[in-house]
Amino acid sequence: MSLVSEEFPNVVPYRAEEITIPADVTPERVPTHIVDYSGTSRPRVFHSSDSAVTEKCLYFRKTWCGGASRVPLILVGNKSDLVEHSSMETILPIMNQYSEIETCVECSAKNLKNISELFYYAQKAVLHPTGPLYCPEKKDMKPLCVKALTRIFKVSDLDNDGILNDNELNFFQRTCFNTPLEPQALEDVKNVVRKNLNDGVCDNGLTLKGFLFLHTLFIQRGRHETTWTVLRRFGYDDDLELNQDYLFPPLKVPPDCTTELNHNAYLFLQSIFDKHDKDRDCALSPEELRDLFDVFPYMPWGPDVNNTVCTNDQGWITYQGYLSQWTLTTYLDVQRCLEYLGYLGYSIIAEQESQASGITVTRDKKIDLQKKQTQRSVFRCNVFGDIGCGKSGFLQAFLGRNLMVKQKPEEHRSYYAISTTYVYGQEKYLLLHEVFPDFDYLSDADLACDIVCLVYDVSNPYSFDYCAKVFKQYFTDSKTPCMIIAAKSDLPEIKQMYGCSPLEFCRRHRMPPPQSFTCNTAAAPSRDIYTKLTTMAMYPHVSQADLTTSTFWLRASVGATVFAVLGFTMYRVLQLK
Ligand SMILES: Nc1nc2c(ncn2[C@@H]2O[C@H](COP(=O)(O)OP(=O)(O)OP(=O)(O)O)[C@@H](O)[C@H]2O)c(=O)[nH]1
Ligand SMILES: [Ca+2]
Ligand SMILES: [Ca+2]
Ligand SMILES: [Mg+2]
Ligand SMILES: [Mg+2]
Repeated sequence: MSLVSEEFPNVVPYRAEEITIPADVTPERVPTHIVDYSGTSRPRVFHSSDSAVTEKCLYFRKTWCGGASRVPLILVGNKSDLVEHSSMETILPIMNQYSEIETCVECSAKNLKNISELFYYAQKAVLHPTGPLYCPEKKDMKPLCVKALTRIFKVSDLDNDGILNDNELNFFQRTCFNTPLEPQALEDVKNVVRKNLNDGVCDNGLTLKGFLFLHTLFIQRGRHETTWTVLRRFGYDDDLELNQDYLFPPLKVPPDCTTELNHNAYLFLQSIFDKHDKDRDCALSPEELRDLFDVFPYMPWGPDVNNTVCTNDQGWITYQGYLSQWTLTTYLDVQRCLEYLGYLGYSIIAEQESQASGITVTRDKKIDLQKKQTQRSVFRCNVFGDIGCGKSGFLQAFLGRNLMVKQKPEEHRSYYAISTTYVYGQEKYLLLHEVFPDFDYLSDADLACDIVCLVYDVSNPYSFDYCAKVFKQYFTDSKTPCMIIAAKSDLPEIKQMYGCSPLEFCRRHRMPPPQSFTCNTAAAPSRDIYTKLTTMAMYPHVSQADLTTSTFWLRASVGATVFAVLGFTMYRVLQLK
């Protein structure tokens, strides 16, 4: 009542009415609801001369906080006008004992001492609790807080030299507090750190140790809202976990649409690669890779990734391979991609609203088909074939690996391979997926793709039968173009035990003729086939048409401007044997 009337009421009701302080009169700009409790039922506010405070605290904790709840408490010593000495000395040990007690304050309702302060502390205790950040007994930050701030440091260390230089500090300051730091303020901060720590400042920049020290200092001086502002800006919630809203911003992906990274996201990922490729060999050594994912709560890429994307001679993921893997994740599991970009701090560093702004949701495939054009840059090819016909070899060959290089199949095998091809000078991603040969296991995802590869083994007379069966069961009337691969063409060809020859089969079903392929080569296997597949995936209407007549190319109604380039090149790409 003293707070609202700003004077001491001589007569007080048994229990005051509930009061709401509007947001605009509070320093933290939050409306605050105050509820009075009657002292006859439970003690709430202690007389500062009360010696049994500890006991009441315990009682309090049990009845009010249920022991486990994280509702912060403020210990208030009222009627300070009646005593001459402060009771703080007796109170502080109690405060240290109970981490729920955020603040102790002495006040007097009679002379209004600390009354508005008290409610300000109450607001602060809710908005910026010290509990999760700091351990008063150890006089140090809690491990989760150190972990979060370490991640923030790493994300903000744009060149990954372990030091926040002036540029990086300014960027950090702008991102968190919307204002740049005055040059003098910047120097002052560094000087404070220098004075207290000998390795807090290095090369005129802040080290991780210095950064952590600074936050400890903020908290110790009651400025923990500064640390909270930083933590919240980087996506942390009150439990110092990354917020689900931060990690998974809403993104709508209608059916028949796919997800790709846009230019901005690729630029960001490129900068992340650059800052971790310390020896500049355009590949990530296991150590560099670990460092890159240090800001993740877990290692997202297993050893199978090395069999999914291009690697260098040492088996390390190359720049190309790194971008390919990101492309794959975005295509197959966009939620995961959003999560990963969140760990890397995409929205903060690239100054975007959320990770979702790094994603392009392509238009419905049916519209592409209708308009006979596509803006997409990732195409999916599902590879079917009987057991042992050479599917894995076909996938690995796309990564430049011949039979000799191909990794031991059982070890960290991958059913995906992704890399780039060039179609009319444009770089496109082709995603190959090896489908498990058992018919009973075919899911919708096994069937949904932009192009189908049916692989048979020229040296195995029973292998074509499987291709014919899959085709007839699933793809005869489908709009998805199909291509037959005659694998292991280095081996002597044996006549297939099937009603007609593979060539005849293709002719009957208006498919391009079987494409010979081998990965049993001395050098890297030929890439032609992958370019053809990508081209067919991009222009499905073309491959559906009758490819045997040359006039087809004139009839194919591709956009007039594209046509000049297209007509000739595409003909060559899809050239019949
Ligand atoms: N000569 C020759 N052998 C090949 C070629 N491609 C694959 N092979 C061999 O054929 C066998 C099966 O190859 P994979 O690529 O594992 O066949 P797959 O279709 O993936 O087999 P599953 O996954 O078990 O269904 C292996 O022993 C390979 O070494 C090739 O182009 N030429
Ligand atoms: Ca740096
Ligand atoms: Ca490297
Ligand atoms: Mg009362
Ligand atoms: Mg295989």
